[in-house]
Amino acid sequence: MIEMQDVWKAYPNGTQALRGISVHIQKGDFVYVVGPSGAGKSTFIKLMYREVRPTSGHIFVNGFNIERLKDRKIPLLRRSIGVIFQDFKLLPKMTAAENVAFALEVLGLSHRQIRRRVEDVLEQVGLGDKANMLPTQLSGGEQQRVAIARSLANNPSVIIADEPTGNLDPDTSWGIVRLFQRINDLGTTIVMATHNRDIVNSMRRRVIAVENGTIVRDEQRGLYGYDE
Ligand SMILES: Nc1ncnc2c1ncn2[C@@H]1O[C@H](COP(=O)(O)OP(=O)(O)OP(=O)(O)O)[C@@H](O)[C@H]1O
Repeated sequence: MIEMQDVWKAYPNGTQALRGISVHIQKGDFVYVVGPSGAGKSTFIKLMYREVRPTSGHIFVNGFNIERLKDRKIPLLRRSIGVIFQDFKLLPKMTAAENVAFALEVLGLSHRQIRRRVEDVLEQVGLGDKANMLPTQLSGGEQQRVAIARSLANNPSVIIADEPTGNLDPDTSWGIVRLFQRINDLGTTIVMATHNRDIVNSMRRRVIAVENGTIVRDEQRGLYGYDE
């Protein structure tokens, strides 16, 4: 599903962000990526959806060979992945339903099919009654749920989330994590970079710890493991 073999990444300014990452993430895994600020977590995650390209090494995601992938094939890769950000990245002038529908419009579905899919995924994230709200009319947690609904719309096999609870209070963060857990229970792989110690320590899922551009720990029922 996600395979990295000896992946290195140096940014153009010379910063060596990753130094020899090898990892295998299977279908249905739930993985927390932890580590100090600047360790390379975001870079690790961005490689998976070809937001950044590796300097060397091999990466395979959902059957796509990331180094060889032609630019025109990137949308195909990204349709098989849902990506969630700390700042939600919703389109501000569109309602919740329109934000979700927008992700589906490139697929050539009928209006009716789009409407049904939008209703389904908004229902799935508990926002069936807020479909016509603009992002500014929603709480942070609700906005993140819209982003998750949008990511679910294409029925991705993996959801990659970079610090998805970073802007949310603890209770709301737990709501988002429980939602990820339900999505994972249905078979979708989840990869989530986080600084949230309580969540990682309570959930006891796979933990990949990154420090100074390398994986220093990879445990099936791991703990957060840092004092900050
Ligand atoms: N576009 C870029 N150009 C140059 N250096 C970068 C770029 N993006 C990240 N870096 C550097 O690469 C290293 C790893 O950054 P990265 O964002 O992957 O870390 P992180 O573990 O996600 O950190 P945080 O927890 O603070 O988000 C850092 O030294 C950072 O300054």
